[in-house]
Amino acid sequence: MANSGQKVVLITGCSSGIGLRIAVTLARDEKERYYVIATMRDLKKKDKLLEAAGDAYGKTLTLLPLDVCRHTNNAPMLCVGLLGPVESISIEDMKQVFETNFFGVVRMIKEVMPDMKKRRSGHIVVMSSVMGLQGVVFNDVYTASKFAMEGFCESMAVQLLKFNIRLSMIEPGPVHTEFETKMMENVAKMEYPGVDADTVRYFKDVYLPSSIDIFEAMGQTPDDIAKCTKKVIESNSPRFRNLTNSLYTPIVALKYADETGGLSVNTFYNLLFNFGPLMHITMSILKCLTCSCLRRRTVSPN
Ligand SMILES: NC(=O)C1=CN([C@@H]2O[C@H](COP(=O)(O)OP(=O)(O)OC[C@H]3O[C@@H](n4cnc5c(N)ncnc54)[C@H](OP(=O)(O)O)[C@@H]3O)[C@@H](O)[C@H]2O)C=CC1
Ligand SMILES: CC1=C(/C=C/C(C)=C/C=C/C(C)=C/C=O)C(C)(C)CCC1
Repeated sequence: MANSGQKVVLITGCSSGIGLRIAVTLARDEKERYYVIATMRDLKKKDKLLEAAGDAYGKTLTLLPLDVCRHTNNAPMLCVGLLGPVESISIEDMKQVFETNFFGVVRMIKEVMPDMKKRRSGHIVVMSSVMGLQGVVFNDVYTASKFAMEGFCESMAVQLLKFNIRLSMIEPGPVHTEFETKMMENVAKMEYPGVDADTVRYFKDVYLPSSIDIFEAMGQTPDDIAKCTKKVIESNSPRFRNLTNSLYTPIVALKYADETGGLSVNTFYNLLFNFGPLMHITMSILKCLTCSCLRRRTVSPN
């Protein structure tokens, strides 16, 4: 049980990736300021979390089953991501992504909100994405699910503030987790029924190699996202939007720099179709420039 000085933190999706790392980071806080209720839809997957949590389990971390889709049957679930030409994705699969990414968040907020309103306190932290702020080609449906969630949360934040409840969005770019692995596995198995040859080529030969380069050059670790999330939780005046990767700031800024949308559409078009083949080199240079060993040598004043 939590003691009176501890903040109780309920986290969903703790079987892997970002959710797991946030649960462990908070549960292993040196001052033991958090009591973490780590949830996952299938407790059989608890081993990775328990191994990482070590002796925090049973002390500052407890486990509970929680499926944000409240499945009543054993229907196989998609991963939270969905990639590929829309012509080859069924409406059913698209609805599943919305079921998890949008309605999953809505359900959780509806569950916790009444009690927080009564207490006039609480902080809801939602894992969004840069794709909740900026559309990315061939990620149309995943992006739409995150946009829907951003719109919902942006609207809710105003009402919640009146009850002294904070709402914060974490907006990571690419992060190396099972999300990436599952997407690539899905892509490897993908067939392209009803998709014309040009689109398949743009997806497989232009988008995918660029995307892999971007993951390699810009990818963060779940630990980076957990540290950023902890900072947001610990802030006295938590920000609504929290980009975790400053390399993405210019990409997201494009749409605000030109309200007609032309600047972002044309920039992404050029980046992908005109400079796509150069992406590998550009990303390698970017990686070098942001690598801490080079920064130490070039930026350090001494
Ligand atoms: N990785 C990335 O590049 C980025 C990820 N994000 C976001 O971060 C969040 C976590 O993803 P990430 O850690 O990367 O990916 P992972 O695939 O590693 O983790 C996803 C987690 O969500 C759980 N999950 C899936 N469906 C449900 C459900 N119905 N109810 C409860 N839990 C469920 C999975 O559980 P199970 O093991 O049972 O499948 C798993 O624990 C997602 O919202 C994603 O959109 C945002 C930006 C970038
Ligand atoms: C290919 C390509 C891009 C790809 C971005 C990617 C691959 C982002 C991945 C983000 C993830 C995985 C978010 C998860 O929520 C850019 C930079 C838009 C520029 C245009 C070309």
